[in-house]
Amino acid sequence: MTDNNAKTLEAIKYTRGDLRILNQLVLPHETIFETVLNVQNGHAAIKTMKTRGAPAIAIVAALSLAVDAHTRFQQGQFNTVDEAVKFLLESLDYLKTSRPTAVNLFDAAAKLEYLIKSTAETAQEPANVIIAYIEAAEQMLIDDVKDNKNIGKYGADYITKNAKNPDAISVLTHCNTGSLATAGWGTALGIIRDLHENKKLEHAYCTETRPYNQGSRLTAYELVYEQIPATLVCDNMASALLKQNPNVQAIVVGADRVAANGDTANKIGTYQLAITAKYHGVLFIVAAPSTSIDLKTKGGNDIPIEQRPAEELVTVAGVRVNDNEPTAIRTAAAEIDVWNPSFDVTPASLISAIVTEKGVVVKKEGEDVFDMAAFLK
Ligand SMILES: CSC[C@@H](O)[C@@H](O)C(=O)COP(=O)(O)O
Repeated sequence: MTDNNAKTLEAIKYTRGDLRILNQLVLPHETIFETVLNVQNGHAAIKTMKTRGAPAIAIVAALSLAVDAHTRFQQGQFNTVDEAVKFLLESLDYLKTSRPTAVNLFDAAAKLEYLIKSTAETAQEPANVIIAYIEAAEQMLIDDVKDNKNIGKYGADYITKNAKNPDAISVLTHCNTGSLATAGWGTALGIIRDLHENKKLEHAYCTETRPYNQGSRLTAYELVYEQIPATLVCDNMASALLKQNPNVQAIVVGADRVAANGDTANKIGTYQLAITAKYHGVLFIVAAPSTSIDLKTKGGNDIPIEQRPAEELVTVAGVRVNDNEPTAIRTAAAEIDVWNPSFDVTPASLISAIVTEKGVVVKKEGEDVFDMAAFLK
């Protein structure tokens, strides 16, 4: 089931009845896979960010229910179709409470709920509903890698065609949008991989991405693993980098939710990168699967923004010694108040293009917003 052709890091290992996730809290120091036995484990892995990244959150949620349902089915726990349906729907409701911003989780849950209800209408026995659910969740894992490869191609092509100097393309990225945030390959990082594979990439820059350091811990790790020429910068170096290095011709980021008008929620710090891209005349590209587009959300003000615990901002994680849990090291003054939104919203007006597996969306001449509904038709 796991796509071995991806040839990139794998954060989700799955075969029917067996789900293991890479614990991203201990990367880059240790590679530890943890078994997810049920929806409680899946919910906890997402909430504590052992698994993170919009597509990976949705897939791990769906698969945690797949392994849970598989075990219960093997144990003969479902006597009727209604019992199976009740368990699946209640579990999806519970998983939806794990993290609020990335819409992929809600999109996946809505599709799975529809499948459960429609299968139940003609189901003769619980097995019909359980198997249909498991197969649909497994398909999400397969589809994600395929979609990411297409995002990579479309995005690399767009950058190459729109860069002022296509012979020296360097890009800056934020947060982690690679194999660790998806089923494999990645979205914004997938574009960087594609440029690199096709010898179009001069250099990749990644931000540290405070406070959780997805950039320095995870993206830097992926770039080194893939042997892509890359440099790490602090978040507050981005404008200086664009000023000093004209070869940085695009900033590519992922998305947690794209509203109907193209306003995009992504990792905190994305908005300030879009402002500096505009100022320096650099392309600002959002890369995401179409499951990140939420037509029910009209604009960015309607996107729920997750607040993370203050602890993540005032401490850095230590490393494990002798199998003891890492001790957090406090870096901020005691008792200081903390604001820690996990995401911000970049207005559509600052975005050059939104790249999905279905193609590239741009604004109409003279318009400040995208028509995501027309694109999805
Ligand atoms: C392909 S991942 C896209 C986004 O989910 C990513 O940029 C991001 O913001 C991740 O946030 P995280 O808080 O690490 O889950």
